[in-house]
Amino acid sequence: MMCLNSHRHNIRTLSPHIKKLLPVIMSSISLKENGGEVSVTKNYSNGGGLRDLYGEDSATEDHLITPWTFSVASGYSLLRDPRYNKGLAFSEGERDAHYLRGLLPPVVFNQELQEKRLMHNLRQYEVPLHRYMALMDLQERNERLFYRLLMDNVEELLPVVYTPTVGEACQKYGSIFRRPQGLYISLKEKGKILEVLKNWPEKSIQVIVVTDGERILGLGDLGCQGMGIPVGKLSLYTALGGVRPSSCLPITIDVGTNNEKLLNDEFYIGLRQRRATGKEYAELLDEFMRAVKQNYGEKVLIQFEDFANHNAFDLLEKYSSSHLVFNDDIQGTASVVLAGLLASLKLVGGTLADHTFLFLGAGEAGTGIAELIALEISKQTKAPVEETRKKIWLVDSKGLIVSSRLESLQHFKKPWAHEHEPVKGLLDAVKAIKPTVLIGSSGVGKTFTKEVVETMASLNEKPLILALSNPTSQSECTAEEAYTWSKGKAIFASGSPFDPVEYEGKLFVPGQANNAYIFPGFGLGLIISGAIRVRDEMLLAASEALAAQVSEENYDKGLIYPPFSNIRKISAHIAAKVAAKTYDLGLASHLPRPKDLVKYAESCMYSPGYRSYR
Ligand SMILES: O=C([O-])CC(=O)C(=O)O
Ligand SMILES: [Mg+2]
Repeated sequence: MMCLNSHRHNIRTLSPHIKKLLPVIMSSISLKENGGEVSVTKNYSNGGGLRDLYGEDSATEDHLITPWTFSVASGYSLLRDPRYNKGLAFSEGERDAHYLRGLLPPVVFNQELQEKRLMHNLRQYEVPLHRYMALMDLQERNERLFYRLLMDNVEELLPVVYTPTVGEACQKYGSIFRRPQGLYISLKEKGKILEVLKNWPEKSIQVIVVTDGERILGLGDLGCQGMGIPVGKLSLYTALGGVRPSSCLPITIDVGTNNEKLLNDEFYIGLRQRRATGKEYAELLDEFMRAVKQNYGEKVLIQFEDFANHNAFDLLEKYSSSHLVFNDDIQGTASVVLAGLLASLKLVGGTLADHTFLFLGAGEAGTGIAELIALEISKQTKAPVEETRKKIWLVDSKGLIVSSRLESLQHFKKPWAHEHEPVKGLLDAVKAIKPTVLIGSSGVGKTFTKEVVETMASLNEKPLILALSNPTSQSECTAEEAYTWSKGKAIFASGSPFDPVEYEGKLFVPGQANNAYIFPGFGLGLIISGAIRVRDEMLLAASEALAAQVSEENYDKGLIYPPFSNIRKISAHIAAKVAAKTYDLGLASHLPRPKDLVKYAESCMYSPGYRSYR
């Protein structure tokens, strides 16, 4: 008779048992007694200390709650529920037990045959965007089959659900819009963000990927249509990192857009206004961050994605001491590039400290990578990071970042302003700095010109050239250009995928230096250890774990990243190293620490095979 969650109770009607327990229950609630009436006014834990997540137990008549109900799906609604729908794979027994007779044609397919059929259909589409739409439809129709396809065909489908096609999808998101995916939080929801979170059908969330759409890949401000990015990133969390789909939440924060084309596009799905900035922006973000922690607790991972520089650094700094936050463009990209650099030493020789690095682009990716390289060198050589930064040079739109520019530089560029005379363009910077490693991270395509690549090749036996900007249209150069202009000397990797290139009878296989190698395993490591904060040491651990996964066979092909086809295993190793570091730093809350973290990570991973229904 423990029904304290009804609205009001007359204290005289409580059983003696409950009366005895009252002091215990009262320690977490406060009661008002008036004339023998007791009303529950605050949150308390119902029997056994379960959290009253959405305040249902503690609500009074004046408190509003969300009337969530749960039921067993069957019949027609089961076929319409993407989490449980199996399409033609429902067995005869399930068709009887779940009122499906007649709702499906007589044939029964297994998942393998469904996969074969769908892959065949997908390959008929020549336009990548059509493949994207077909895959999104599948995700909305039959979730397990979607993940089965993605996992079994990762190298073929990654360019569809992810860069480059997801970029085009975001540009056209309004036109191709079918069913909404993820949560939209706009300025209209100011003051009500907690309520919006409670509209999401899942209460247990482990990872949120959030964007405000201001810098989608290298495509710029796509406003509310940036939603394709959190949706795509989270599908990789599941496919590549094994995080359960129901615990992933994509969110787009819509504060307007400064993209004129979208503002004038009749199919644009976002707020038709220019971006809110300053206090208005900061307040909305702050309300969001508070609401997330209040609703999902301390251990929900919030991944910032594709925010513009001017907000990305500030948000990361502001919330990294109070929330479990990770910026994929700053930290994820840094970790994946550092992994490639560590691996490349096998091919180019020397230690990291022996190299000289030049970046084109001093935003999130550029400065994030630069800092992680400096930290790793400092870790290896014990030299202070202020010293190790000196081997790293950055070029932005105004030329080489040098000390004479210090005053006018944005704060995140200041550590890179070394003593040097001013240098205008990239080519002159390459000639002046003589880098062994050239990294493009400016979001602007075609900037590694023939002269730039030729100069790198004249300076180095094996120049390392990374063209990181996404999607393919924004790549600093193509794989073919890197190999032909360097006469086959370059070791090349890019943010978006390129096909292998044949040059003078030899096959060159470019790597894909994309944060997709890191964030799924990194996030899994945080989740399985119950991490409450992210630290740079965890990023270094992830880089080292990824670099260790490059095999001799990969090196023989000139690769500095392992193929994506092994990504689940790679993610398990990254997760294990990240979790281990989290435990070492005392930031893990899941105790005791599992003995074999790789095995444990693997055992936690979502598998997309169908389950049988009783
Ligand atoms: O999404 C990607 O492919 C990598 C990334 O984070 C970006 O370019 O912003
Ligand atoms: Mg990004």
